[in-house]
Amino acid sequence: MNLNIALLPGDGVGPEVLAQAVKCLQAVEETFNHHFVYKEAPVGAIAIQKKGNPLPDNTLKLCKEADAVLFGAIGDPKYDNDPNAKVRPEQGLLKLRKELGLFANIRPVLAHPALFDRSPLKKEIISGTDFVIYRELTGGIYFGEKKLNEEGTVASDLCEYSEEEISRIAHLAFKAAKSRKKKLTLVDKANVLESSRLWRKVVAKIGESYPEVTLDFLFVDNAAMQIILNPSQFDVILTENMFGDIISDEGSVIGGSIGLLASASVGEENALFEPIHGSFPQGAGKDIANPIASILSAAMLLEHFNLSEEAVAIKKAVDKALKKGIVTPDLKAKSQYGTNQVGDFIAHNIVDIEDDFNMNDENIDLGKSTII
Ligand SMILES: NC(=O)c1ccc[n+]([C@@H]2O[C@H](COP(=O)([O-])OP(=O)(O)OC[C@H]3O[C@@H](n4cnc5c(N)ncnc54)[C@H](O)[C@@H]3O)[C@@H](O)[C@H]2O)c1
Ligand SMILES: CC(C)[C@H](C(=O)O)[C@@H](O)C(=O)O
Ligand SMILES: [Mg+2]
Repeated sequence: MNLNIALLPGDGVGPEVLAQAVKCLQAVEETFNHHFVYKEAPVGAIAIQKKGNPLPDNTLKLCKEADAVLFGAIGDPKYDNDPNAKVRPEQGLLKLRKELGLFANIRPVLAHPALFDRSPLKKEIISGTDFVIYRELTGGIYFGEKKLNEEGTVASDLCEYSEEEISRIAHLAFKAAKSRKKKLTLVDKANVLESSRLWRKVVAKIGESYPEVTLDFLFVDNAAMQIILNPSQFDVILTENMFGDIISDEGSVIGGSIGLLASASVGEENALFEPIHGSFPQGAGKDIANPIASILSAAMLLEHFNLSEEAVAIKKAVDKALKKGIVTPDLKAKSQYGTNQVGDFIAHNIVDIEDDFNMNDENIDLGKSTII
C-alpha cells in the first residue's frame, strides 16, 4: 500500500518518540513491502518560534493532503507558566483537530502482565483491564466561547454540545462495543450539567439500535474512582472532551506509565495518531522518554488502513520488549535502555519476526483491535 504520512514532531520529547514510531513504520514497509512517504512540518511551540503561529498554514495544508498524520507532542513551560501569553502551542493542536474534523479520539487502556508490578495498583485489581475510551474531541468546553472581562477578574468557558456532535461519536462507540465485550458506559455529570443530560438522552436513544450492547451511565466523579478500584468492569467508555482528557491520564496509571498509551483521532475524512502524553519537557533531550505510546499510535494508524497483520507485527514486537524488559526508566528504575534503543529493538523485531521468541497471535498481551 502507498501512504502519505504527515509527521508533526512538535516539542519536548515529541520528536524523540515520533522518530521511533517512524523507525517501526519503516520496518513495516520493509517487511510487508509497502511504500510510505513521510513529510514533516512544525507545530506547537517550535512553530511559534519559527513562524509565529502554532499551526502554520503549510502545516495544516500538509495534514489535509496526507492520508494520515502522526503527531508527537506539543507544549512548553514558557507558555504554561504565562497566563497572559497571547499565543499558545496547544492552540495548534486544538485547531488541527477542529480543521481536520477529528471528532472521535480513541484511547485504549490495558494492563500488560509483564508490567503488573509497575502499577501502584494491586495486580488483582488491574489484571484483565482492557477498555477503550471514546473521547469527543472537537466540541464541549474546549471549543465553547471564552470570555474574560475587561478588569481581568471574571472568566468563563462555555460547554456546549449539539445532538449531532453527540450522535456521531456515539455510533462509533456502540459499534466498537458491539465488536468487543458489548458494554458501553457513558461517563457524564448529568446530575448537574444540562449538556450531560443531552448526552444521556441522545445516547440512550441511539442505544435502542444496538440491543446487543449493554448501556450504563456513570457520573464522572464515580467513574474516576471506579477506574482505579475496578477497571476490568469497563469495555467502552464514551465521554465528552474534558472528562475524556482527565480519565485517560488516570487510566494510564493502570498500565504503569502514561508513556504506553496511544490514541487515534478520527473524523469523516482525516485521521491523526498520537500518544496521549504531552511534551514531557523535563525529559526532552535525555533519551529517557518511553516511545511505546508513539509506536502503538503508529500501529493504530496501520489498523485504520486495515493493515491488521502489520499492526500485529508492531504489537508483537512491543510485547516482546515489555516481556524482555527492554524498556525506558519509567517502566524499570535504572533501566539501561533509552528511547532510541527501545525503538531500535522494537523496529528490529518487526523485521525479524520469525525468531527465537515463541509468540503467536493468541498470546500477545496488547488487547483487542480498537479501530473499526
Ligand atoms: N497531545 C499533546 O501534545 C499534549 C498532551 C498533554 C500535555 N501536553 C502539553 O505538554 C506539556 C507538559 O504537560 P504535563 O507535564 O502536564 O504532561 P506530560 O504528559 O508531558 O508529562 C506528565 C508526566 O508524565 C510522564 N511522561 C509523559 N510522557 C512520558 C513518556 N513518553 N515517557 C515517560 N514518562 C512520560 C512524566 O513523568 C511527566 O512528568 C504542557 O505544555 C501540556 O500542555 C501536550
Ligand atoms: C495539550 C492538550 C490540548 C491536550 C488535550 O487536552 O486534549 C492533551 O492533554 C491531550 O490529552 O491530548
Ligand atoms: Mg491530556
